[in-house]
Amino acid sequence: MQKVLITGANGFLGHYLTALLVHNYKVIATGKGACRINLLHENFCYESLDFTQRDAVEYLFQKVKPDIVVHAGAISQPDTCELNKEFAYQSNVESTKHLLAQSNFLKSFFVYVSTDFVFDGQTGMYIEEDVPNPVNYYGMTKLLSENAVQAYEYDWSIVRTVLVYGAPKSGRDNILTIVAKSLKEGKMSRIVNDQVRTPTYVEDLAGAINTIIAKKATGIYHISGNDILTPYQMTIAVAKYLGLKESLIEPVTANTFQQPALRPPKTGFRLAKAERELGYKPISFEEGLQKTFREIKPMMERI
Ligand SMILES: NC(=O)C1=CN([C@@H]2O[C@H](COP(=O)(O)OP(=O)(O)OC[C@H]3O[C@@H](n4cnc5c(N)ncnc54)[C@H](OP(=O)(O)O)[C@@H]3O)[C@@H](O)[C@H]2O)C=CC1
Ligand SMILES: Cc1cn([C@H]2C[C@H](O)[C@@H](COP(=O)(O)OP(=O)(O)O[C@H]3O[C@@H](C)C(=O)[C@@H](O)[C@H]3O)O2)c(=O)[nH]c1=O
Repeated sequence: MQKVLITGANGFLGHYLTALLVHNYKVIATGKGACRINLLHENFCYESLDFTQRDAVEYLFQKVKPDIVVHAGAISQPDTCELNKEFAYQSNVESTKHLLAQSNFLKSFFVYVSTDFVFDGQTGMYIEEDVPNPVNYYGMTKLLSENAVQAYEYDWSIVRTVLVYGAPKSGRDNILTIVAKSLKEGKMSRIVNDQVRTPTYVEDLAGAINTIIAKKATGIYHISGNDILTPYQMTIAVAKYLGLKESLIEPVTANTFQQPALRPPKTGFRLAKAERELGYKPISFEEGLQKTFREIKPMMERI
C-alpha cells in the first residue's frame, strides 16, 4: 500500500483529507505539536513536524519514505502573513523547498494546495493558464511556492482552491460558521458584498485531491464550487437556511471593511479542466450549506 505524507493535517482541509485518504493509503499525518485529529484507523499514524525545520523534514522523510506528499500546511490567514512577512515566508515558501528537496531523493509525487489569491481579482473566473498577479503577501508566498513546485524534477500537481467552507473539525474557521455563530447570538455582522468568490465545499476539495493522487494527474488544477457568490450572499443564505435574522447581516464594501491584507475583488474558477480530466463535479452551495450545518447542528444548539 502506498504511503502518503500530509502536512497541515491538524488543519481544516487536513482533517478531512486524512479521513478520506486512509481508505486507500497508509497516511502519515503531520502537524505542529500534538495530533488534533479524532481518527482511529489502521492506515493512520501521526508524526509531529514543523516543516520550517529542514533537519526535521529530512529525518521524517528518511524514516517514512513517502511515495506521495500532499503539502496542505501553511499560514493560511492573509492578514497574519501581511503583518509577519518573514514568518510567512519561512512557513509558506521555505517549507515547500525543504519538502521538495526531500521528495526529490524519493521521487515522490508532490501535490501542493494553493489558492485563488495568486490572482489579482480584476477579472475573476480564472482558468489554470491565466497569469498570476497576487495583491497580498499571502498570495505572493503561495505563488513563490508554486514556482518551486513547478521546478520539481518529478511528478507534481498544484491544486488551487477558493474560500473553503464546511464543518471545521480542527484548524481555521470559515465565514459561514463564523457568521452562523454571530447570528445565533443575535450579533450584527458586517459582510462585504463587492467581492466575488466560487466557494468550495471542503469534502469536494478533499475528493479532488484523492482523485489527483489516484490518477497521478500532474499539472495545475482549479478546484472550487460552481456557484458564484459574494460573501454577503453566502451569509444571507446561511441566515435563510438556519431561519435566523437576515437583518443582522449588514452589507459593506471591501474598502470600509479594513483588513491588513488587500483581498482580490473578483476571483472564482472555471472548472472545465478538472471536469474533463478528473471527472470533478462539485456539489451546489445549497447542498454544501446543508452538509455543513447538519454536521454542526449539535454545536449550534448549544449556543
Ligand atoms: N481555507 C481556505 O479558504 C483556503 C485554503 N487554501 C489553502 O489550503 C491549505 C489548507 O488550508 P486550511 O486547512 O483551510 O488552513 P488551516 O490554517 O486550517 O491549516 C493549515 C495547517 O498548517 C499548519 N502549519 C502552519 N505552519 C506549520 C509549520 N511550520 N509546520 C507544520 N504545520 C504548520 C497549521 O498548524 P496549526 O494548526 O498548529 O497552526 C494548520 O494546521 C493551505 O495551504 C491554504 O493556503 C487555499 C484557498 C482557500
Ligand atoms: C470574518 C469576515 C469576513 N468577511 C469577508 C472577508 C473575505 O472576503 C470573506 C471570507 O472571509 P475570510 O476571513 O475567510 O477571508 P479570507 O481570509 O480572505 O479567506 C481566504 O483564505 C485564504 C486561506 C485563501 O486562500 C482564500 O481563498 C480565502 O478563502 O468574507 C467579511 O466581510 N466580514 C467578516 O466579518
